Amino acid sequence: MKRGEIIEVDITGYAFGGKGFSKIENENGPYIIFVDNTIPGQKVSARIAKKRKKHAECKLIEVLTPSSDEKQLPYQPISGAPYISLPIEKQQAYKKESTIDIYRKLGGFQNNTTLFDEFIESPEIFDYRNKMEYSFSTIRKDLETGEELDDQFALGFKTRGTWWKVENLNKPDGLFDAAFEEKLKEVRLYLEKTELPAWHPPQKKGFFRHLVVRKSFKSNQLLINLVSSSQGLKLFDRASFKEFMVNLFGDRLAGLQHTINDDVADRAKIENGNNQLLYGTPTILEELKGLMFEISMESFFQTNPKSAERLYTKAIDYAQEKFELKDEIIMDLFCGTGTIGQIVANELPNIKVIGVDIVAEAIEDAKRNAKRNAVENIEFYAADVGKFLKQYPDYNNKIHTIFLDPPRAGIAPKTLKMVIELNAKQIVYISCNPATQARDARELEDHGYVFQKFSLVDQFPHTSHIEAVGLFIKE
Ligand SMILES: C[S@@+](CC[C@H](N)C(=O)[O-])C[C@H]1O[C@@H](n2cnc3c(N)ncnc32)[C@H](O)[C@@H]1O
Repeated sequence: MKRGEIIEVDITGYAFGGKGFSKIENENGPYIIFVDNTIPGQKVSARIAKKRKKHAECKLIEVLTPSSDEKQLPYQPISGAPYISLPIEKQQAYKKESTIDIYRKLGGFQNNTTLFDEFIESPEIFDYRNKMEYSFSTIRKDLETGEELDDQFALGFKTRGTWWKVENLNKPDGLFDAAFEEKLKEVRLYLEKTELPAWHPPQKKGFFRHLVVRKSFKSNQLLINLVSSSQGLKLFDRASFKEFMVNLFGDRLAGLQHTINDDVADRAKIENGNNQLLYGTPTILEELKGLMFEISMESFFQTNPKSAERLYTKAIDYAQEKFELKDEIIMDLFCGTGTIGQIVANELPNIKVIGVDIVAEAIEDAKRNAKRNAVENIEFYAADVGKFLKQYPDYNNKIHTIFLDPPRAGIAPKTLKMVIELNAKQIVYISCNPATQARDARELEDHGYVFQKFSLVDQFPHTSHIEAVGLFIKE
């Protein structure tokens, strides 16, 4: 076996992070072949990406034979929902077992099954996402023949494992609003008629880059953002595009934006582009646990809001399990638009909450939302968490509870050290990556915090991702 070689594998087991595997024997003993996004019972073709002494990591190319557990669904298969054909109970069982195991493997918690509290299901299994990003490309994968065709106008998702090839989305994928996705084809046909080209990823030229959509479950409205380069901008008739979109989506369209971004990276972001509002408002309103949140296109907001309510309920229950919270200071670190902090501050008016996030726009949203919700016992700071804690050493020994919700990569070791130095009575650690949480949990244990328990929340059905919430109490 060599790196780059394409092999056929019968998947017999499932490991954390959506890694199906097969155990073989070679001249040196047992050898494990991992293939991402696969499940036991499948026969797949995969490309060897890394070859080590005792294992190889492969990228899935194609499922040659499905597992007998898989069921046909009326959705278009996309790379972002690799497990959609597997009944949800089976998905949950794989996630639960492999994630509990990761606390033993990466955190060294041998009593991981007694630490495990609860597996919380997503209230919605299909169409649960509130944000989706579709890509344009002149290189299209034909869904019938599998051929790669150039000089096309494709709008949909990238073919698994490629950054250049897009498959048209012709019908709903089961993750995002079905009524919107039924109409995506019409948007593509309209934009194709403008004769402006879709982006050509290898040549890094073209006009249309992405279409990003946010949905409010509260109002059922949509905020749509077209992202393009400036190449041929003068030829793009924005007024007609606006009229077309208003006619197509009617009252559901809350706002339409056009972002111009000449960044040639794979993803031209909305954040650092030039944004023009073509119609309606640049924000959308969502409700979480009785509070309203105005979200702009760029701010972080939980992608499965109905499940996020269950996550936040669990986190707040953990915070109140051992202690009665009153007249205390609580920190919401990595707070995003300040959702957890505001919900806590609203439920417990006698405490003071401090929220910190590095994204200035998210903190602006947080402040505006706190005002809208008439939550007064909360303060927000736009800063790096590590720098903030260095700047305000007076908080050491004064914090009762820290809600910690870092990004997927986890907390920088220096920042975690400063969090530990705060000497809070307890930490409720929320994570979208239990692997980094397990690592950080070990560090917390080594510094006097006892890992009491954790729950898993299925925020992302049909993917390998899972959210975790853990409780740590200072001895
Ligand atoms: C998983 S999100 C959590 C958001 C929020 N708690 C929620 O539930 O909506 C992680 C957040 O960490 C922020 N972030 C990333 N690095 C940071 C840093 N070094 N200091 C402060 N915030 C940071 C991001 O902007 C993002 O909003």
